[in-house]
Amino acid sequence: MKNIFLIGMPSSGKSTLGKRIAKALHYRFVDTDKLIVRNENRSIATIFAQSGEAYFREAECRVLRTIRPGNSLVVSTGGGMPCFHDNMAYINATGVSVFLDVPVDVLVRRMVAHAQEDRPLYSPNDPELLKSLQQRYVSRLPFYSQAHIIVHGETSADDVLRQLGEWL
Ligand SMILES: Nc1ncnc2c1ncn2[C@@H]1O[C@H](COP(=O)(O)OP(=O)(O)O)[C@@H](O)[C@H]1O
Ligand SMILES: O=C(O)C1=C[C@@H](OP(=O)(O)O)[C@@H](O)[C@H](O)C1
Ligand SMILES: [Mg+2]
Repeated sequence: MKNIFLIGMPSSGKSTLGKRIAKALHYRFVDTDKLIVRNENRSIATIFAQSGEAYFREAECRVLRTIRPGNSLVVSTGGGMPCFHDNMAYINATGVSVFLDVPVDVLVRRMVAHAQEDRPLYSPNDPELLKSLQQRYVSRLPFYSQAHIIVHGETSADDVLRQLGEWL
């Protein structure tokens, strides 16, 4: 069965919904951020601080290519993954992609509510967080918009499962 890739901005719910979707479909679940942390044996924040973003993007690119097609996997990607190298092309060639298009103000609300999460590019204390996420959203939209399926709003796992129906 085809792999399913969840893509979208940080806090859009890729990791949270991915687990629920995998359970409902009896697929296995992987989170590319978790795979990188395991391979590197250090947190995402530490990777960024010690080795820089370009290194992290290389690690993301490598880890994506270890995911083989047709493996009945739900893959939660990191927010930036589709926007670097030719990752989006790889995702679309090897699975079904779902863009969780959650409004930016909702992303901010979630980031502030869950401030302890491991996201070095975003600080819940940043007074400009909304603006910086809006800018990032605009710059990433050309990549995210290539998804096979786009789900708008504060999405539940059931919303995604309904739209996935015809693709699986
Ligand atoms: N549909 C949702 N409704 C409410 N809160 C959510 C939802 N999806 C995710 N969250 C919360 O937002 C935070 C970020 O979600 P996460 O799944 O880690 O997003 P991502 O992997 O896209 O960055 C988590 O703390 C999670 O509990
Ligand atoms: O937006 C980004 O560039 C990033 C998002 C994070 O993943 P989530 O989208 O799961 O938070 C993580 O990969 C890293 O901090 C970089
Ligand atoms: Mg995540």
